[in-house]
Order: sequence, then structure tokens, then C-alpha cells
Amino acid sequence: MTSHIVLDRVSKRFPPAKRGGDEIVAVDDVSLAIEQGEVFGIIGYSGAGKSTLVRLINQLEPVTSGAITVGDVTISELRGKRLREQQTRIGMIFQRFNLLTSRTVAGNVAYPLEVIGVGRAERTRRVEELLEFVGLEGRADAYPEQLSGGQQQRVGIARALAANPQILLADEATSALDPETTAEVLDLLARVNRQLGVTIVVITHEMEVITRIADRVAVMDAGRVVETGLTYDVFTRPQTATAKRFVQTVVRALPEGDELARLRATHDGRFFTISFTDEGVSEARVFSALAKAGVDFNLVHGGVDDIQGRVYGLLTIAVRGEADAVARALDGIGSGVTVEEQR
Ligand SMILES: Nc1ncnc2c1ncn2[C@@H]1O[C@H](COP(=O)(O)OP(=O)(O)OP(=O)(O)O)[C@@H](O)[C@H]1O
Repeated sequence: MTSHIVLDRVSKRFPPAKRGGDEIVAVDDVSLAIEQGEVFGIIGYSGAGKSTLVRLINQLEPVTSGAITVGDVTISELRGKRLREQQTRIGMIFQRFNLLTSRTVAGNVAYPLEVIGVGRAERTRRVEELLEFVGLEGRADAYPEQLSGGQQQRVGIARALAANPQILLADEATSALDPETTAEVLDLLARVNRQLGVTIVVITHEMEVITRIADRVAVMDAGRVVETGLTYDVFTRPQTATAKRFVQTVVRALPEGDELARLRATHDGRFFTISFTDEGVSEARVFSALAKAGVDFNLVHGGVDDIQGRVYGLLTIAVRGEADAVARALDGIGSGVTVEEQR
């Protein structure tokens, strides 16, 4: 794969909010390479610098130091007309859609084409094609306020794609939508990525969005990128405390502390954690192997998650029985699982 967006030691500082106050370091010495054609997620606490980082990629904000390269162009060095030209190659969508309320759906989608001087006939053709792509054929003459949130975001996506960008930046693009509409918009973004080959950078506080569509993810904390990896790896084996906090909101973690004590107080037997990342293993296979071995057990914590369409199982079971029988039962689960006793 070739890198599409490269950040080399990029920092962004804002002047202090109050005179004599401290400068705000929104992005702090970040180096990052986003590959051609991938969906790249950025997660982190509020104020970690995610939005600022994304606004640096299309130079809505100039960098304070460092360089940003998009394709073979160092966008952070450009000014004026040449910068604006490059900016049209990067589409952006927002949480609040940011549509022009006085323009129709077609007028909104046509807007970026007018700005770059595309003629009327070509504009009409392109708008029609885009509305069909996002599933809004027949709504060209509607006004944004007549549309649902999901439909408005589809218009936002059509508008962002109008000038055939190679990159789409999505800043909390599904955060104002209900779960069902979110799923539809994510399906559309996946099509934008796969069918049009557009590289997508997604910022979100919704971890389900990341586990559904992001190939890789970066975790930000106080302006820095503290962890990067394949989404599956970061969500199954987070390395930093910040990543763990986010991952735990969607992926079942091991019981610890008070929770573990409470489970021990209410369940007899030895506790084992069975984890599997293998496609061939299922919760049912684990349970039937234990049942067949004739030991008495029950599930006390955990379950199976889906990350990027791959399984991740983390089951904590309480097992009662004679030591040999327990060992045989656990052996009987077979390959593809890791068994660890919680002592
Ligand atoms: N234009 C600006 N002027 C001054 N400070 C800013 C500006 N934009 C962002 N900041 C500050 O930079 C820091 C990072 O903000 P940013 O919005 O990038 O974080 P974020 O991770 O996207 O947070 P959120 O999820 O809340 O949007 C914050 O301290 C914020 O107050």
C-alpha cells in the first residue's frame, strides 16, 4: 500500500484564551501515515485534538510546525489558489450536516461544482449521478428541512463527493443520528470507500462506528497519538490506558476489582477465561465441549463481539469438579482458544 496522507511531526498551537494564559497545544508532534484506500478512525477524549488534526489535513487550519503531504503534494506549504485547488480534492462531512438551508438538495450538491467552475449541463448530470449513488433520486427539489437527519447526511456525502475527491473526512458524521440511520450511513460510507476507492478518515466518539468500518485506528490523548494499529488489534489487545477505556465500552473486557470480587462471592468453583480470535471457534463449541466432558460450569462474564466482521470471544466461566476432570474438559475445547485461570 502507498501512503495517501502523511503527517510529519505536526503540531498545532492556539493562542491562550486569556491574556497571560497558556498557549493551547491542540496537536502535539504527531506523525502518522494513512494509506491509500483505507478507512482510518481517530478516537480520544473530548479535547484530545481529533477535530483539529482532521482540519489540518485539509488545511482549514494551518499547521504551526511540521508538514502534511497528501498524495505527492505538501499541502501544508500551499497558499491561495493552489491550496484551494487541493482542498477541492478533499471532501468533508459534519455532525450537523452543514447544508445550505436556502438551497434545494440539488443546489447543495451542485454548490462545490459551481465554485470550481463546472458548466451547467455537466453539473446537472453529476448531481443526478450523485443523488442516485446516495439513494436520494427523486428528492432533488426538496429543501434540507424537509428531509430526515439520515437523508440530510446523504446530501452532505453527495456534496462532499461532488468534485471527485480522493479523500473524505468525517467529523462525528453519524453522532446526531439514531442507530438504524447510523448503520445506513455507514453502509453508504463503506460503498464510497470500496466502489470509489476514496480514503476515509473518521473521527467519532461512537466505538461501534470504528469497529464497523475502520480498518485502522489511532488513539489520541492530549494532542498526541498514543496508539495506532489495526482496529481488530487495538480493540482486542489495547496497549494504553486510554485505548483500554474506549475499547471497554464496546468490547467485553475481563472482570476485575469489585466486579471480580462480586462474581466470586456469587459463584462457586475456579474461574477460567477462555479467549478466541479464531474464526473456527464459537461460544457454542466451547460450551458443548465442556458439557461433553461432564464438568459443572457456568458463564459468569463476557461474550462474543464482532470487530470488523471478525469474532472476538472473551468468556469467563466458573468450573466445579475434580482437578483432573476440569483439566480434561478445558483440553477438550480444542485448538484456537487460549485458556487462563483467574486466580
Ligand atoms: N480555533 C481554536 N481556537 C482556540 N482553541 C482551539 C480551537 N480549536 C480547538 N481548540 C482547542 O484545542 C483543543 C483540541 O480541540 P479539538 O476540538 O481538536 O478536540 P477534539 O478531540 O476534537 O474534541 P471534541 O471531541 O470535543 O470535538 C481543545 O483544548 C480546544 O479547546
